[in-house]
Amino acid sequence: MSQQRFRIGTRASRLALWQAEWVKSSLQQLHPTLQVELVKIQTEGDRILDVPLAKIGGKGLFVKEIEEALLDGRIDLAVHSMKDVPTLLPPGLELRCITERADPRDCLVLAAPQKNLADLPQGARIGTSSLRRRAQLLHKRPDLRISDMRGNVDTRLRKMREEGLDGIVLAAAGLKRLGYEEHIGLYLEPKDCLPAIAQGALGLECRIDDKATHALLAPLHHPATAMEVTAERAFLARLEGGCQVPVAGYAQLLDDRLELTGLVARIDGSEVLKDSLTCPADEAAEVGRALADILLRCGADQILGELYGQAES
Ligand SMILES: NCc1[nH]cc(CCC(=O)O)c1CC(=O)O
Repeated sequence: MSQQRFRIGTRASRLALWQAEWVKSSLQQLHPTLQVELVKIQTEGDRILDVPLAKIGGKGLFVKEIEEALLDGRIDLAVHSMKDVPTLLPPGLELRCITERADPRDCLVLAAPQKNLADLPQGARIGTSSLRRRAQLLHKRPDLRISDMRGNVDTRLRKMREEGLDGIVLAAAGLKRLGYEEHIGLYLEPKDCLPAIAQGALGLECRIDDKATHALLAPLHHPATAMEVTAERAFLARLEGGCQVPVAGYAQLLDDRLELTGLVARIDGSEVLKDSLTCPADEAAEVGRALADILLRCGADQILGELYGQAES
């Protein structure tokens, strides 16, 4: 390992590269003699840009090709936004390390900044391709006109200007990483817009049998974030949801207790099912499944059944 270069696979978007560079420099600080190289990999989600995410279907749009490179031995490590990683990994790979979560909130970039969601102009046009964001915004503000918005962060900011939208929804973590914090016109607190599963955390994926890589990564693992993300992903897995369903979840470790809030919504915002559970920190996966079961019994089964039915037709 000391002679050979350590290869990190990443998507080529500016945000993905920032994240991979961050992991690279963290590893080099921890292991000064380590030679690290970034390998850019295009994923299906990067290739197909003219179709709304919700219509492409399939899970792992932003990770599959990178996982194949790991399995082939072309790279030693994959850096992902955790929220893009499906709940089921291919055999032979593991998410060895979850980094400390950055700001988990969604936010609005606005043509004219506002103090509250309620202050947006009547009928304001807002861009997002996320069903989760669409549903929650429409639930609070049924008058909003939501338009589809694909592409990386820079593309979306440009489209917002070009199309004269009143605003777009983006993850605060991504905007801050790219140095766009001053573009944030309004933070959406989790009580108003529950974040995507694992939003703000990075997942470092490697081969299960690659002990040398495990040792290199160990110091980057953030156990508190990992427990939160475990609860959120167990919730998502029980609902069989990917990033294309209006499902949200946010867990917080407070002292030694984990509080998980989960949500399933109708895309038009007409119905939002939301509940919370707390548990001891070592029961993260159980609480995620339990919360999903509660929502399924309260009608989430109906909402998701209709959605999955549509997706297949
Ligand atoms: N779906 C793309 C994506 N994946 C992760 C982030 C933000 C960074 C993060 O959540 O860690 C974004 C952009 C966005 O949703 O605005």
